[in-house]
Amino acid sequence: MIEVSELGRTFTVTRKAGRFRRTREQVVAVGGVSFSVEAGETVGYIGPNGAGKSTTIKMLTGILVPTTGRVRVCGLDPSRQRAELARRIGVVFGQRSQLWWDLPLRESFELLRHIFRVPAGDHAKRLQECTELLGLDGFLDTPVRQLSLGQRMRGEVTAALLHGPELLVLDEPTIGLDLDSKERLREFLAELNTSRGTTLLLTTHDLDDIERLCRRMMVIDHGRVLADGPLAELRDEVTPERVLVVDFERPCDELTGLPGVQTVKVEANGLRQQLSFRRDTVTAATLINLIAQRSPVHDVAVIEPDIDDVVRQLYHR
Ligand SMILES: Nc1ncnc2c1ncn2[C@@H]1O[C@H](COP(=O)(O)OP(=O)(O)OP(=O)(O)O)[C@@H](O)[C@H]1O
Repeated sequence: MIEVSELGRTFTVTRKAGRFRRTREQVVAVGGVSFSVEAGETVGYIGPNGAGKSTTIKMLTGILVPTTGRVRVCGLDPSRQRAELARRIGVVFGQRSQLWWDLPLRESFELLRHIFRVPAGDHAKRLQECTELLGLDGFLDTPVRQLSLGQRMRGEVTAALLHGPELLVLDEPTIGLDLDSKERLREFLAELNTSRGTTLLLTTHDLDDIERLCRRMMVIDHGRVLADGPLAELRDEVTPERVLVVDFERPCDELTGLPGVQTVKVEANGLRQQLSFRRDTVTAATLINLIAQRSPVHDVAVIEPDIDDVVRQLYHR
């Protein structure tokens, strides 16, 4: 679906250097990234501010021409075959609208139908589906400028899907949305991937988007890929420690002498104990068995490291 090899983009910027002097500088926004995305994948493309995410997305969608490297999306060269590609993919920019500001949402959709030459039946079916799943009913006839951010984003996603794209690229789709709107959008996108098989590639600073939606996470910084893989694997790789919370049936002494285990906290006379262990040396199941032999266990929970911590470590390695 996406093939990127040594893709790079440099910008020339002019800076003031004194009262009358200006210097020209080269900014490497993307410094030669390589990756591929298969049909049906859900990929989160993340990185700190200025890492080169939007520039990559713009090259993938044909808005920017790469300075170096090669990119193919749906087998097409995005910047050379932009119109053809637009019929195969959907793009949503959280910070930019593709809708007509003064037109009611429904009329924006109708215009897009003509632009993409979508058969009326297909259009009606897809619009009906989005209206139901995204709850557009109450504001389909409202001009876009009068919509709330959450309503407009639902409109943007619908607009990107009306021509039935194989790939949906989203740049910060949940930015500025309240928790309910974020959740609704995530649920919709997850369903879109499962039921229609639409491939999803998204950039986001909200790591809950990644946890909820993406089976694969790519981390970039300074235009380089720092990490690429399933979230669970990256989590194990950078933070193999886990915390096991054990609730006993009756107070018990602090657990000692368990292999590779350290006590984090003992509460309520030992009724609840928190232990840290390394997943790569002992499994939670083995540990629970060993503990249960010492004193009857009422309940257990394994606390996974927070995704924010995982990503922070990935940024700094
Ligand atoms: N049109 C441009 N002209 C000059 N420099 C640019 C241009 N667009 C981006 N850059 C620079 O390229 C680098 C990468 O920018 P980009 O917008 O791709 O980052 P990003 O990862 O999307 O950041 P953010 O999370 O802040 O949106 C930054 O240093 C930015 O200043």
